[in-house]
Amino acid sequence: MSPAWHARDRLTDPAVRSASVSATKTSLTPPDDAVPPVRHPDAPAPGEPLGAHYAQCFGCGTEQPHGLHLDARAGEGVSVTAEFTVRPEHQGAPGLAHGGLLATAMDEILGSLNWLMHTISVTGRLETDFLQPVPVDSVLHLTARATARHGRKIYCTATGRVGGPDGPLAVRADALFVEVKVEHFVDHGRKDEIEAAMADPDTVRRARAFEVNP
Ligand SMILES: CCCCCCCCCCCCCC(=O)SCCNC(=O)CCNC(=O)[C@H](O)C(C)(C)COP(=O)(O)OP(=O)(O)OC[C@H]1O[C@@H](n2cnc3c(N)ncnc32)[C@H](O)[C@@H]1OP(=O)(O)O
Repeated sequence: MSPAWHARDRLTDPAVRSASVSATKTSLTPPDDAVPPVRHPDAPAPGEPLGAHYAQCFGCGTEQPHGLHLDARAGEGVSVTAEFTVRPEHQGAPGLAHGGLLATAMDEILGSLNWLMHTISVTGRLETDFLQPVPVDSVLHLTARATARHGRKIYCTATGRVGGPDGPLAVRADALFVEVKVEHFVDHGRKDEIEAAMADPDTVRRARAFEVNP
């Protein structure tokens, strides 16, 4: 299979197209009047670590013993990067990473784009292509960038390359994130965790600051 193969090519084949997906436009295609995403003036400088958005987050939380511990850094424009080492506890098949786990890593790196735009958003749709198996002990080099905004919708894309930033493409993802208010978490979250998060002034300050656009 050609390394250049990806979902867009597959969509031209009606035999493998899902019923709800159009060959030319999907809900992950920005509408014509979408606008470019804007890097917030207070976004961390390229190379700066973003830090965890929540200490118990499965993707980035420093206090989450079962988590991926992704430590994303700001990139150029509206982009972020991170490295993720596949550990034995991430296996699906013997010696190979579980696909859902890889999709989680993609979700997390895409979610980190919030910090570049100072926007709070959650994943509405995530489409992941698994292009080659990823062995345990591999280091996946993750990159995500926002491509467009339309109202509350943020369109973004991510890649995971094995062995180095220019290594073979193993995973790619397109996603639609939807902007929400802090109340989204307060309204839907579990009381104990919400109260603990709200007691952390840093979390609340950051979350509130993100609700004010430049
Ligand atoms: C204090 C603590 C702070 C912590 C900070 C944490 C930061 C973040 C953490 C990040 C962690 C990592 C990341 C994670 O893991 S985030 C966790 C995983 N994601 C979620 O839990 C989200 C669950 N879903 C929802 O809450 C709602 O459905 C949302 C909020 C997404 C939308 O419901 P809402 O009622 O608000 O809005 P709407 O329905 O009017 O939709 C608005 C627009 O969006 C379009 N649309 C929606 N869905 C889809 C879809 N599937 N495909 C295509 N399009 C979709 C829709 O057509 C409409 O378009 P338009 O009509 O405007 O054109």
